Amino acid sequence: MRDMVYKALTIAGSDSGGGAGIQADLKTFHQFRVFGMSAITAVTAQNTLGVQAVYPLPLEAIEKQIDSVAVDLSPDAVKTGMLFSHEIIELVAQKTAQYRWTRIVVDPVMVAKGGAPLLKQEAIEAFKRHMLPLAYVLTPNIPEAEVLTNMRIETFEDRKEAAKKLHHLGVRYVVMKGGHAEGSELVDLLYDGERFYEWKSERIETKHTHGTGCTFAAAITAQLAKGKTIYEAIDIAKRFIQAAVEQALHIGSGHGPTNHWALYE
Ligand SMILES: Nc1ncnc2c1ncn2[C@@H]1O[C@H](COP(=O)(O)OP(=O)(O)OP(=O)(O)O)[C@@H](O)[C@H]1O
Ligand SMILES: Cc1ncc(CO)c(N)n1
Repeated sequence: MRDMVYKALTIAGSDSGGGAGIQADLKTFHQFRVFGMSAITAVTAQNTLGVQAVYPLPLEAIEKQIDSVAVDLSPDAVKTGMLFSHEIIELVAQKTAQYRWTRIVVDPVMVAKGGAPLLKQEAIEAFKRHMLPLAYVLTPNIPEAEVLTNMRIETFEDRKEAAKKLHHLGVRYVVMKGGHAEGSELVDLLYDGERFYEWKSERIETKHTHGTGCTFAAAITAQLAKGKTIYEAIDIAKRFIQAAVEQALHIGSGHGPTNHWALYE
């Protein structure tokens, strides 16, 4: 008998440099033997040096991609990345309700590592209103959690308080990533509405971290598509991102991508 085929859809921006966005998501899905599908929200001209240009797609083009995938290929899990404008956010929220997607991982992408905006300032309120209540999993880094909660996050206790706030705003599972904190130990935190769980790892000293957030959230999405629990999904995603950063490819002359094939070479 054939093995079951699991399918995941990413709704995100294209990174021509291949390290983040749609490209990171599809490479990660594939690495976990999950069939990857995509709806592109915006095309970026991007490399390891930064984002040179952003071209959002017409709403109709985004809608048609989502409809084509949804009506025929029913994804087992969905991930969202760069959503860019309030119009795109409203469309994605409406489609999520229409197709009754429940296993949805929302990565609140706001700025690229070099500082280029990937979500317009005017779209933040729409993101909070529409995306947070839909999120089965939300994967903010610390600066994104600050914007979404309107609070400063300095201590570990602040991170916990922000996670609770995000849960109150409608998120089922809050995964607060620790990449932007100080210190040689890196802690990713999960809040499930009752308890906190921690995943600790050694911080790797490297500039090659382009796309870590996308890759980590895509690994969680792939595991959810396979029917894993959030706790199992984070276990695997954490091991995956650690290996991908540790064995980075050293390509390009700026912040290079992680190695999506590191774990299963
Ligand atoms: N230097 C590092 N060493 C080991 N793991 C890392 C490192 N940097 C990030 N990670 C891991 O990568 C994942 C993403 O974390 P981070 O907080 O950097 O996300 P991000 O800022 O959203 O990424 P991006 O820049 O792609 O948006 C987390 O699981 C984090 O622990
Ligand atoms: C298209 C795209 N999505 C997300 C990120 C965040 O890493 C990026 N740099 N580019």
